[in-house]
Amino acid sequence: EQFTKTPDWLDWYPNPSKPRFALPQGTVDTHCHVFGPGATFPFAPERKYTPCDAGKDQLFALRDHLGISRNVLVQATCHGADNSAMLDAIDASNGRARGIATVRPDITHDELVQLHNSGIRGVRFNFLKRLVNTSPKDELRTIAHKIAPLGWHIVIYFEGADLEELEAFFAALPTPLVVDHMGRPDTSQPVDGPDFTRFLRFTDKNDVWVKVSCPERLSLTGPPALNGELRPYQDAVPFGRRVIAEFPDRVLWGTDWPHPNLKDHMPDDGLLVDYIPLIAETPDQQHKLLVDNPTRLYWPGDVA
Ligand SMILES: O=C(O)/C=C(\C=C(/O)C(=O)O)C(=O)O
Repeated sequence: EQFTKTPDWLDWYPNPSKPRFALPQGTVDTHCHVFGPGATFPFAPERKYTPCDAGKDQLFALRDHLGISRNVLVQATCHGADNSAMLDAIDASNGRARGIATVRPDITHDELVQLHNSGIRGVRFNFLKRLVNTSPKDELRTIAHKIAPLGWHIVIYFEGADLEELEAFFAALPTPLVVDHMGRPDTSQPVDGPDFTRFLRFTDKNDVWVKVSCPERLSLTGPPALNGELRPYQDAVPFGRRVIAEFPDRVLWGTDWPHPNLKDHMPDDGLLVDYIPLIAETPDQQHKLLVDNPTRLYWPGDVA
């Protein structure tokens, strides 16, 4: 089957800059994807976008270019519950990748054990209406109770404004939770406004980890000035700084390569690395964010 990329969907940045910020040894990119290639790993019929092909070779080349040590691949909606492209990449990583899968409620325990042995450590629940048609809570609860005995967690992706409606459901789930992209705050609101305060309180009251990722999705001020001055996504900075300051032991970072569904600009992944010291301002915060926290969560056997 031939797949045609969604119109005006930008490809990933072709020649990412070499970061000025030197990532510490052991850095984990905890949020990235592989897409296709469609000829080998067809995209899901129920998908709401068709990405460009973005395979494991390009992902691992970016990993090495940026100075990253390990990846956590996250199943994206364009592949539905067919995790084969991600499993292929994990298998090829020589132990340097883990995965977060999408599964259906009828999955068996044996199938879950097989996924665990293939490097999967959690499942993803997606609530963005532009990405999925439904997220039936009874089915998600069934999945949550099936994965809890494996010690997995649940990665949740939702719009900040929807937390009020979703919070009780999240709090009742029987596993740790990892929030994608800071719960997508509205960066036009003050960082101490009611919505983000609700998010911080939710994080404080529950076993919740937060990815301080995707400023490029959240920012209204946009990428660095064309003159090369480093002013990347400055309106998203207070949100990342606040989460890191309040929860230094439960924050994670990721590139979100190949950055699906971006239409007005595509971030230079090298500058996304240079964005890190703007939100994690001390070496201790940086090491926890980039190495200690993701290693404890995804490679606990490697924690000294
Ligand atoms: O890649 C991301 O994390 C963000 C997006 C896409 C998905 O998460 C997905 O398709 O599963 C998005 O915001 O469009």
